[in-house]
Amino acid sequence: MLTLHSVTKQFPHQPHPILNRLDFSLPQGHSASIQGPSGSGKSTLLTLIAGFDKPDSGVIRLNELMLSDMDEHAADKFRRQHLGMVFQAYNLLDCFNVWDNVTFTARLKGNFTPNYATELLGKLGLSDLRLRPVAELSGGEQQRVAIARALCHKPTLVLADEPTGNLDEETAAQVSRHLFTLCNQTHTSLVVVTHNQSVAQLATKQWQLLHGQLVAK
Ligand SMILES: Nc1ncnc2c1ncn2[C@@H]1O[C@H](COP(=O)(O)OP(=O)(O)OP(=O)(O)O)[C@@H](O)[C@H]1O
Repeated sequence: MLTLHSVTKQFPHQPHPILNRLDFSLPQGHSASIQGPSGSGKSTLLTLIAGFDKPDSGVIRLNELMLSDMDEHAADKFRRQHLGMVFQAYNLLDCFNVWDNVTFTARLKGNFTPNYATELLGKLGLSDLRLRPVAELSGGEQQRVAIARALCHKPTLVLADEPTGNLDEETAAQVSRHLFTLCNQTHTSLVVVTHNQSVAQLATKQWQLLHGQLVAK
């Protein structure tokens, strides 16, 4: 279970906290979509859950792990072991091929299973591309590589920030179906920030970030 309790975050020179005593919980294996106006704090929320920054107050925990209390070293270890991330800008290693990108984190974590990586590539329709440098792939193909990479080390939780933001509507639908289906099949929790209503409605529960709090849609 991912739990946020009374999480508050205010940036310097801003009149109000961007997140204001925010509460949220997500049972293991469920998915949540988060929508909201530009600048409402959606990416900030993911940044706090990922442990890249800390809330001013409040508690963030994933099962027994108290994320809001972690120092940088512990947060880094948490990300490697428990977290998969899919961002709009892919963050793939351009000069490496698909296979090396997908298996990189699993190798770092020391739980690399070639059969699982091969299975993921198959499910994402990437088997024939496994030895191609990612820089040669289309946007939709690169985003499927990013999904395979996020899942290959068998994380507990996947965070996706505008995972289909720069894809056309048809490719966005295909990529988001892959993301939700694979997380569902592997009992991985998923939080997706998106402006795309078709993507948002694939989630178990839809939320809106308004005035620093999450409101169920
Ligand atoms: N490190 C930071 N320092 C100061 N202000 C920040 C910082 N990060 C974000 N902000 C501010 O916090 C607000 C929320 O930003 P955030 O990126 O979380 O919004 P968002 O809902 O993801 O927006 P969008 O939908 O446009 O991506 C913005 O006003 C932004 O300028």
